[in-house]
Amino acid sequence: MIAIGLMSGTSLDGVDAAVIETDGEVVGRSGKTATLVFEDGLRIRLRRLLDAAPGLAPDDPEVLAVARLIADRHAEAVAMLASRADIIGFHGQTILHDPAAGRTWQIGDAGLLAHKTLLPVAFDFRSADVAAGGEGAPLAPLFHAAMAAGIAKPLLIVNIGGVANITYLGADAEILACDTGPGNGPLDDWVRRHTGAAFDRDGELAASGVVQHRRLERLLSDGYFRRPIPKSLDRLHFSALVDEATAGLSAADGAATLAAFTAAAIAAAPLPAPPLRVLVAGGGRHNRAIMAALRGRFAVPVDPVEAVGWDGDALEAQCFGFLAVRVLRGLPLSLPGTTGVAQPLPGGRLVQPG
Ligand SMILES: Nc1ncnc2c1ncn2[C@@H]1O[C@H](COP(=O)(O)OP(=O)(O)OP(=O)(O)O)[C@@H](O)[C@H]1O
Ligand SMILES: CC(=O)N[C@H]1[C@@H]2OC[C@@H](O2)[C@@H](O)[C@@H]1O[C@H](C)C(=O)O
Repeated sequence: MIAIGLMSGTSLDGVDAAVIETDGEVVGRSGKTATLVFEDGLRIRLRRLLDAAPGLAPDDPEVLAVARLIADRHAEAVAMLASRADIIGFHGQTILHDPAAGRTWQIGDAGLLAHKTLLPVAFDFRSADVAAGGEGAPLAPLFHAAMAAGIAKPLLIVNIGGVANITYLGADAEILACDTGPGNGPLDDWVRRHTGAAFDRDGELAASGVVQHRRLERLLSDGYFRRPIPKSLDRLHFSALVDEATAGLSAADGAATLAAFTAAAIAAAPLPAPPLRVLVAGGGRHNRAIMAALRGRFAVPVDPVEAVGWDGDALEAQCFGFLAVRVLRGLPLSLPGTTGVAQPLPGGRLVQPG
């Protein structure tokens, strides 16, 4: 099938869209990709919803209005691809993720998107997993495993988005995964506050600062790092701790310390055996301070996923195209080793156009 995958990640920067050929098990050719940047107004409304989400009702008028806007933007991203397709995988925008309380919430009007694109839309990928006692995230591991079919194992795949997550592919076909901790989220917030920029381009500010090791130790004392895997995170989990641990630092030293925090948290995830190599996807692979810190913490090569011919900006979007086909076929989206569910579990919902 030809699937279009759509992902709007925790960075709230916009929609990544990608075309992928797959039967939900094997990944064939990858097609066009596109990125649609959210306008500031939408980003501000999303940020407000993110902060208010725990107290919001599903039919809150602002939630419904933003969900329609999100569907509009995703329909525009689909139009940018100008591609034939059989199905769309629509992740939606996570505004709340609290699996311990049985909640994960991705907003986006899937019916409206199906209506606008005239295609079946798979959506709500995480709820079934959380309802069954799983973490509901990360969901990329089965896609990573399919992509890495021909690559030597053990292999570690790292995604550094707003939150960072890993997939460990063992030599014996074992698949383990978790969110490791912060990705670019805290660094983005820091840079916005101190320089007005949306993010630290190429990690220049972080690379010009000095890591404050006592502050870093304080950040790494968060109880999340003592939890066994699988485990997953809300985008705002570290906000209060980061504010406290970085108070009074210069812009450059704060950025350096937060970049080091991201890398240290990734390296802190307990793995059954050292990987042969580490492949990095997501916007964080462009940050040279994060990449240098990662290389310092792993004794094996650490490369952007482009080293094996993948597209590190499109990988998550491609993932939701792949998962859409799995939803259609009723195949599992998660495993005991990836989200902690008791057995491999299908999920997602489908809406038809018209
Ligand atoms: N050239 C660059 N230099 C440094 N950092 C960059 C660069 N380009 C992107 N980034 C970082 O990557 C972030 C976006 O990454 P990405 O698109 O992978 O995240 P996301 O998909 O929104 O998040 P998640 O994977 O958590 O859902 C930006 O917010 C920025 O911090
Ligand atoms: C709840 C939620 O939206 N989680 C996202 C987020 O962004 C990165 C990390 O946190 C990961 O757990 C997940 O996304 C990817 C695509 C995943 O499910 O694999």
